[in-house]
Amino acid sequence: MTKKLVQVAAGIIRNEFGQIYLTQRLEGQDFAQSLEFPGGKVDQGETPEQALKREIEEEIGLHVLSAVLFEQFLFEYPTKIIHFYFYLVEEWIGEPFGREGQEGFWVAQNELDAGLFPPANGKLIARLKAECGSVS
Ligand SMILES: Nc1nc2c([nH]c(=O)n2[C@@H]2O[C@H](COP(=O)(O)OP(=O)(O)OP(=O)(O)O)[C@@H](O)[C@H]2O)c(=O)[nH]1
Ligand SMILES: [Mg+2]
Repeated sequence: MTKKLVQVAAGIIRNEFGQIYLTQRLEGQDFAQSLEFPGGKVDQGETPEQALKREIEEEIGLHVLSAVLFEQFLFEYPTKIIHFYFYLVEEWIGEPFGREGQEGFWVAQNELDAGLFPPANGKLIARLKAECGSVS
């Protein structure tokens, strides 16, 4: 069976204190209770950046003013392959909150814990922590 390829765009929303806004995945979603960078699937006819802006608005109520592609990679899950586009977002309008009832909070970039995220996020978290000079 060929695995389906899904495109996902997500935001590394970072404030002036070097904290990143994370949300917790809801019951009923895959990887329920994992932490995640807010975002979601790229719709037909959308660019990843358009999808990022739409998803961020829908999920945490922020209007993204600028987004810079930070990393893109493929990750193979048991049933699908995901092409991830992670954007660094440092300019927006609004205050983030879990618009779909999910928890949301700010975490210092050097205190991110890869063990709390889905497996695909491991390398990205390592890179973000390395940027801060953390050892692990
Ligand atoms: N948003 C987001 N999704 C991630 C991350 N890491 C990761 O493996 N994923 C996976 O990417 C896939 C798509 O994300 P999603 O469930 O947010 O998609 P969505 O917002 O369009 O949700 P929907 O399909 O319920 O409308 C899921 O399989 C999710 O587990 C992450 O950091 N952020
Ligand atoms: Mg989502």
